[in-house]
Amino acid sequence: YFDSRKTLLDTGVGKSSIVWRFVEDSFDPNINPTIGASFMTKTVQYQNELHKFLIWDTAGQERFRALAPMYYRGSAAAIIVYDITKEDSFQTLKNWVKELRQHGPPNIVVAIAGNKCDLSDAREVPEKDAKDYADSIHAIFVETSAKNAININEVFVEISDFTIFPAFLLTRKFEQSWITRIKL
Ligand SMILES: Nc1nc2c(ncn2[C@@H]2O[C@H](COP(=O)(O)OP(=O)(O)OP(=O)(O)O)[C@@H](O)[C@H]2O)c(=O)[nH]1
Repeated sequence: YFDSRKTLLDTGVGKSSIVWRFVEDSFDPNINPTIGASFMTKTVQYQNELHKFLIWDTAGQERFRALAPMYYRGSAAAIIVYDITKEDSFQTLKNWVKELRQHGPPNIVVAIAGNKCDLSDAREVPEKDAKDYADSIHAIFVETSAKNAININEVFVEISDFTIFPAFLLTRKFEQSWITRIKL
């Protein structure tokens, strides 16, 4: 039921750049498209806890779409990224939300990131439309810029706010989660 020309997580919307900004605090304008998926971790202090994020950065290209369930299965949260300068990428995002609702873990936390907000002159997706949509599906919503480091850490903090599960689950069920939480 996906538009066959589109990817679930559109290519080029800035997924890898968001992860790279979060993990390494840097930005590469010439970053390559992701092949398959890449995995990164980052541990951050959250209140009196350490949160270790295990992040699968999935490829947006159509040919890798079938791999996606391997990565979201067992995940505590998913960040679905669109490009505020590309209306198409916002429509694709809605397909992703449907897919996650139907096939993802029942309690997965969904965050929507409208990336490239530094390019507001070329904006095609009004912030209010995206926010209203996110509210309607009870998702976290932020506009981000991996380039200018806007709201990147905030997305992950908000995910921490929403993902609360006991530490004992950590090494068992959530071994492959995007996010795990460790008590200090
Ligand atoms: N202006 C601007 N450009 C960005 C931003 N984030 C990413 N880009 C650029 O957009 C292009 C695609 O970025 P990627 O991070 O590779 O996008 P992706 O969604 O991971 O792409 P795939 O791996 O192919 O799915 C690159 O040229 C980035 O430099 C941003 O916040 N602002």
